[in-house]
Amino acid sequence: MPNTTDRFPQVAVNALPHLTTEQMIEVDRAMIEDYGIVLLQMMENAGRGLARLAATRFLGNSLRGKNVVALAGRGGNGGGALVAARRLHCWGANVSVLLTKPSGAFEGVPAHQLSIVQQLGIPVDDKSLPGREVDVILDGVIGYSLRGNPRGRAADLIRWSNQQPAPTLALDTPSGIDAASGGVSDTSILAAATFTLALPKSGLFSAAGSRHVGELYLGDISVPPSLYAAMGLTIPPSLFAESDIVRLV
Ligand SMILES: NC(=O)C1=CN([C@@H]2O[C@H](COP(=O)(O)OP(=O)(O)OC[C@H]3O[C@@H](n4cnc5c(N)ncnc54)[C@H](O)[C@@H]3O)[C@@H](O)[C@H]2O)[C@@H](O)CC1
Ligand SMILES: [K+]
Repeated sequence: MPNTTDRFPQVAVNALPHLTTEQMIEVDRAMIEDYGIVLLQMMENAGRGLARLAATRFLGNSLRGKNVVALAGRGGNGGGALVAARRLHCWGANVSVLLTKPSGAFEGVPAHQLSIVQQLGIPVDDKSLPGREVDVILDGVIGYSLRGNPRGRAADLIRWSNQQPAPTLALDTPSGIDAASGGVSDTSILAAATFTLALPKSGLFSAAGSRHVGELYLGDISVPPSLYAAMGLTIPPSLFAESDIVRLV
C-alpha cells in the first residue's frame, strides 16, 4: 500500500514566501474587497481541503465507523472546521463537534456554518468532553487571531486533544501557536499534521512552534497570483495545478 503522504505532491517550503501577520490580513482584505472572493467561498475551500486531508491521511479508504471530533471556536478557524465536519459526515464518518462557546455566541459566517451542521443532525456540545474512542481530531479552536494564552473551554479542548492517542490535524496553525511569531502558549495543540491555508505562516517555522506543527500541508483557497504579485510576493505558477493540497517539505 502506498504511503498516504505520497498522495500529495511535495513542494520545498523554501520555495515559498512565509506570510507575516500584516500580509495575512492584506491577503484577506484583497480577496474580499478587490476580487469579491468572499469569506464563505474561502472557508468552503479551507474546510473541504481539511476534510480531504483528514480522510486521505488519517482515515483510510472507508469512513464508515470512523470517529471524527471537530473542535470549533467562534472565528474563521472554527468555521473551517465546521465545514470539514459537514463534509466528513456526508462522506460517511461519525462526526461530532465540540464548541468553545454556546451556539448562540456564534455570529456571521461561522454561525452560518454551525447552523448547517445542526441541520444535518451532527452532535454539537459546548459543555462536556467525549469519552468514546476517536480516530482523528480536527483543531479549529483558534487560527491566526490568537490573543494571549488560550483560556476557558478553548484551553480545555486543547488539553483534551493533547491527551488523546488519536492524531490531531490542525487547521491553519496549531491552536495556541502565534502564527506570526511562532510563540508557543502554555496550552497549545501538539498536531500530527497542520493544514495551513494559502501560504505558510512565518510562525510555523520558529524552533518552538515547529515542534507543534507535525507534517505540514498547504491548501489552495483560490488566491489569485495577481493578488500576490501586487503584494510583491512570488509563488511558483503551478503550485496547485496538480492538487489543491500539497505537502511542504
Ligand atoms: N482568508 C481567510 O482569512 C480565511 C481564513 N480562514 C480561517 O480563519 C482564521 C482566522 O479567523 P479569525 O480572524 O476569525 O479568528 P480565529 O478563528 O483565528 O480566532 C478568533 C477566535 O478565537 C478566540 N480567541 C482568540 N484568542 C483566544 C484565547 N487566548 N483564548 C480563547 N479564545 C481565544 C476569539 O475570541 C475568537 O472567538 C484563519 O486562521 C483561518 O483558519 C478560513 O476560514 C478561510 C479563509
Ligand atoms: K487551529
